[in-house]
Amino acid sequence: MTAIDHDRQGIVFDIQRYSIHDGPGVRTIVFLKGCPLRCRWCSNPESQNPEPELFYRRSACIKCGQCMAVCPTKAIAYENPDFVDRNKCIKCGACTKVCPTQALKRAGKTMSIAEVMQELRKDAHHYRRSGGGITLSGGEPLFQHEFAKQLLMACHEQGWNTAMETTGCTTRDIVRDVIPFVDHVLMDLKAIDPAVHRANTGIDNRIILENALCIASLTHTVVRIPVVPGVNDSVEAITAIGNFAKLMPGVDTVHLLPYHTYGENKYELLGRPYPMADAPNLKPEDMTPFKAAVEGLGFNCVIGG
Ligand SMILES: C[S@@+](CC[C@H](N)C(=O)[O-])C[C@H]1O[C@@H](n2cnc3c(N)ncnc32)[C@H](O)[C@@H]1O
Ligand code: SF4
Ligand code: SF4
Repeated sequence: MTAIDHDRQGIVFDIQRYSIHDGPGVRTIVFLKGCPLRCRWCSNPESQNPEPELFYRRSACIKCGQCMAVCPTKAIAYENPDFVDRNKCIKCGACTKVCPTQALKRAGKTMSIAEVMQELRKDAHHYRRSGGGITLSGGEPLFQHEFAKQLLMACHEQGWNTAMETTGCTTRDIVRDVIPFVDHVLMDLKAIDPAVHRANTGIDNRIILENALCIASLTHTVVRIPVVPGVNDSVEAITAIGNFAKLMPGVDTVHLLPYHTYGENKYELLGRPYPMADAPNLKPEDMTPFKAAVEGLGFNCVIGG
C-alpha cells in the first residue's frame, strides 16, 4: 500500500461541517476544485476551474482603491465592465488580502493533506457517534485524483467512513486506483441520451456510463439524478436513467435532486452569465411522477438525499 504523503497539496474551495445529506451519519464535506463538465445548472460554478478564482461582490465595494494599488498585473479598474479583468488576473489573491469589506474574495485555496485532516479532526467524535465521516465533493473529486486518494487513505487510517459525490468522468485507471478507498459513492447520472448529455454538460456520457458500472462493482453505490427543467424532467428520461441503474451491480437506491437556483448569485460574483436563467426551481412534489417511475423499476427512491 502507498504511504500517505501528508504534505501533498490540493486546491480546496470549501469545507462544510455537519452535513447529514451526503452519506451516512454526520459528515464533513470537502469540496475540491476542478471539473471536466460544465452542467448548465451547476450550483457550484466556482468549482469548475481547477485554479483559485476571484468572487467580486459589487454591493460590498466601497471604492477605496486598495485592491488596484496592490494588483501586480493591473487587472482591476473601475472602468472594467466586471471590475476585475479575469484574463489579466493571475489569481495571486493580493487584492483579497487588502480589501477591507471582503468585496473581493478568493474561491479556492491550496491545502495540504495534513491541513485538511486538522479541520476534519474537529468533528471526529461526531463521525464515531453517528457512523458518519467525510464526503469528497466539488467539482469532480477525481479531477485531483492523487490528492483525493491520499485524503481518503488518511481518513480510513483514522477509521472514518468515506463517501464521494462523483460524475464518474475520469479514466478507468483512476476509478480503479481511488474508488477502493471510498465506502459509499453517490454516482450522478444526468442523462442517458448522449446528445442531451453533451448539449447540457459539454461532455459525452459514454465513459461516464462505463465508469458507473465499474464503480458500482467496486463499492456501495447510490445513483443520484439532478432533475432539471428542459433536460431530464420527463418520465421517459428518468426511466431511461433508472433502466441503466438496473445494470449497476448492487444499486438499490436512487436519489432525485429537484433543480434549484441557489448557485445563481455565484455566477454574478464570478462575472459569468447564469446559463439557466428563467428556469423555475422544482419542488419536492414535482418529483411525484419520477419517484413513481423509479419505484416502479424496483428501487428505493429518496427525494433530496
Ligand atoms: C455540485 S455537484 C458536485 C459533485 C459532482 N460534480 C456531480 O455533479 O455529481 C453535487 C451535487 O449537486 C447536484 N447539483 C448541482 N447543481 C444543482 C442544481 N442546480 N440543482 C440541484 N442539484 C444540483 C449535482 O447533480 C450533484 O449531485
Ligand atoms: S479593496 Fe475591496 S472595497 Fe476597496 S475598491 Fe477593491 S474591491 Fe472595492
Ligand atoms: S459535474 Fe457537478 S461540479 Fe461539474 S459542472 Fe456538473 S454539477 Fe457542476
